[in-house]
Amino acid sequence: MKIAILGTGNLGLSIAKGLIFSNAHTSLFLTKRKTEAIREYEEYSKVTVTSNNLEAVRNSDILIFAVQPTQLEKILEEIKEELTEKHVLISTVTGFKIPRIEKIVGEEHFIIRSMPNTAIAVGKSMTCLCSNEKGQKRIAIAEAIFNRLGTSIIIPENKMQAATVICASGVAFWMRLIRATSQGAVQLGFDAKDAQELSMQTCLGAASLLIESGRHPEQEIDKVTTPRGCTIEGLNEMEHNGLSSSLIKGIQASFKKINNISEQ
Ligand SMILES: NC(=O)C1=CN([C@@H]2O[C@H](COP(=O)(O)OP(=O)(O)OC[C@H]3O[C@@H](n4cnc5c(N)ncnc54)[C@H](O)[C@@H]3O)[C@@H](O)[C@H]2O)C=CC1
Ligand SMILES: O=C(O)[C@@H]1CCC=N1
Repeated sequence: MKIAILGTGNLGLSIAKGLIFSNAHTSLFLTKRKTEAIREYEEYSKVTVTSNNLEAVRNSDILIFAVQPTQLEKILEEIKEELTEKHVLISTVTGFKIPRIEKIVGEEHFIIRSMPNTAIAVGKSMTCLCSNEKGQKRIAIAEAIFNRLGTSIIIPENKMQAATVICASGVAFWMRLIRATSQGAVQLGFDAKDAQELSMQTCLGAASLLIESGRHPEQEIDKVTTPRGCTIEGLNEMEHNGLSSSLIKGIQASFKKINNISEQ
């Protein structure tokens, strides 16, 4: 596979790291307007760093666009004459809908939207995918790429905004929960390093229990909550202070904002 990442910033670099460190054995073009910050990645085999998007497109089959929403139109205009039937276009750009992409490059291309998260850098991204009609024939390629870098599911395009909130912004939400529980652990006497270790590993263990058993969170909670014990005491205090409610309200606020952004 020959992959180009057009716009190697935060997310683009995370995808690149995921591909490089999972030994995907793919040729990889990384583009960025000023390449100094990513020049070091040329040390890896089959990686080319360039500011020339056209060169990247000509030498690749899979084009992953990871620029800011305001930059996508310009880059699509720049490269559209170079597109051939070998190309599969994968856009990670938030809120930039497929019909808008088709309007610039034409409906005849394989167009896929992908919403990964930054955990792609460590091969643990939850990635949501959708495509135009033509792209359905190539979505398996996108699944293969993103399953290598975590887990992927195919969803209808009208759920992409919601997926962005839950999965992409979701990384930030979960980080705050980990930070908060670490702060609690420090207050109970652990030093900061141990506190974070306890919190991270407990979080990983809780998610793994659900992933591996397929059970509902409440079934696992029931196993931990001894009657009149300390867990239910803590949980109820958290809920009296609005734990679940504040998370749900935060998700709703985030969703409202993303819908406003994409209308602009
Ligand atoms: N950060 C995240 O967790 C996620 C971000 N996204 C979306 O991915 C996109 C990228 O986000 P970030 O990586 O955070 O942005 P960023 O600003 O860090 O990266 C964009 C990169 O594209 C480069 N660029 C801009 N115009 C270019 C051009 N014409 N040719 C080549 N390179 C060009 C910029 O120099 C920059 O390095 C955004 O649309 C964002 O909404 C999607 C999922 C998760
Ligand atoms: O915060 C944002 O708007 C973007 C979309 C998801 C992650 N970052």
